[in-house]
Amino acid sequence: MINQTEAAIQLQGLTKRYGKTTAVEDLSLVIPRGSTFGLLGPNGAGKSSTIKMLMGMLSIDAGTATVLGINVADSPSAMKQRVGYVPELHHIYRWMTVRKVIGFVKSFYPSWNDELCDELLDLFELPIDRKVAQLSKGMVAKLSLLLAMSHEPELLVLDEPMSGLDPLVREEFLDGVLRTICRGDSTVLFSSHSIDDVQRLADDVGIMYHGRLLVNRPLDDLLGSTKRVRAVLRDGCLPQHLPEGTIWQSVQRREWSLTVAGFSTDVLTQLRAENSVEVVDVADLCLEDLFKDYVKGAKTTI
Ligand SMILES: Nc1ncnc2c1ncn2[C@@H]1O[C@H](COP(=O)(O)OP(=O)(O)OP(=O)(O)O)[C@@H](O)[C@H]1O
Repeated sequence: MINQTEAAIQLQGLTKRYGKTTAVEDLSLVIPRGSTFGLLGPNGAGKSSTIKMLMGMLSIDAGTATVLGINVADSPSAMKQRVGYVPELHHIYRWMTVRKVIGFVKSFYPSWNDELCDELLDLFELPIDRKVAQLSKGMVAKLSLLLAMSHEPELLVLDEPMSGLDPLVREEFLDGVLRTICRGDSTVLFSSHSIDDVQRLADDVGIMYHGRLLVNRPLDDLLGSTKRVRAVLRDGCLPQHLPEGTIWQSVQRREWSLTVAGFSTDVLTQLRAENSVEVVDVADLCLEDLFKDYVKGAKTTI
């Protein structure tokens, strides 16, 4: 029995260490059912380690991962029946034909939907009688998505699935993912280096850096409430107190730029009260700039 009110993913204090490297540190996150969550982060941020832990493929050093109400450490196979997973590297039996692979994977899932599988085969134009070893990288990625989607999982997890794909294949791949999103009752978690993909697909965005989750907000909310303020420092000195929510700042000669999360007019009031500061303008940021500012800001504090 599915409990629609429970979160699709609930991570509590999740931690992963590889020797002296802490790949994921005390990460807590709730992803509600029916939402699409885009996880951004620079190389080595800990995205894949997080995804592998919640997929039961990597041991957890501290904390818990609950997926579809199942504690992953207790019952990974019960969880996997209900989840579709597209890993960064696609492990598909290379000696089998596409038809054989589909038949093989189908046998593990009572919920397999033949009609959907055929639709995806058409959409992706996959050569059914060709061996996996003879498929292009893009074809393998699309086959991996087809296998993950055809059992109509309650949760679809994609780990940088589109890296290295050409723009046309990316488009086809995205169309496939959008089919799951459009069903409305499925949850999608995907990690990506593509700001465009996140902007296009995600309801909620997480930004990871150095194993920590810096942000976890609805995309519209994040874009609407984070502003870049440009100001002139009349005497070249920074005010003693930065506005609350400042995530990044830069000073070049007398020009001062700062990016403020949770911006309100109080920030301007505070800055204007400083005799030495003249605010020049306040501007919106695109997701790419916002992502860079969060990471650059975290680099200077971590
Ligand atoms: N098997 C491993 N052994 C040792 N260290 C590892 C291992 N896997 C990952 N790491 C380290 O853990 C950290 C997080 O890596 P992870 O692959 O989770 O990041 P990522 O955000 O997915 O990176 P990318 O975007 O480059 O794929 C990095 O410092 C990485 O070097």
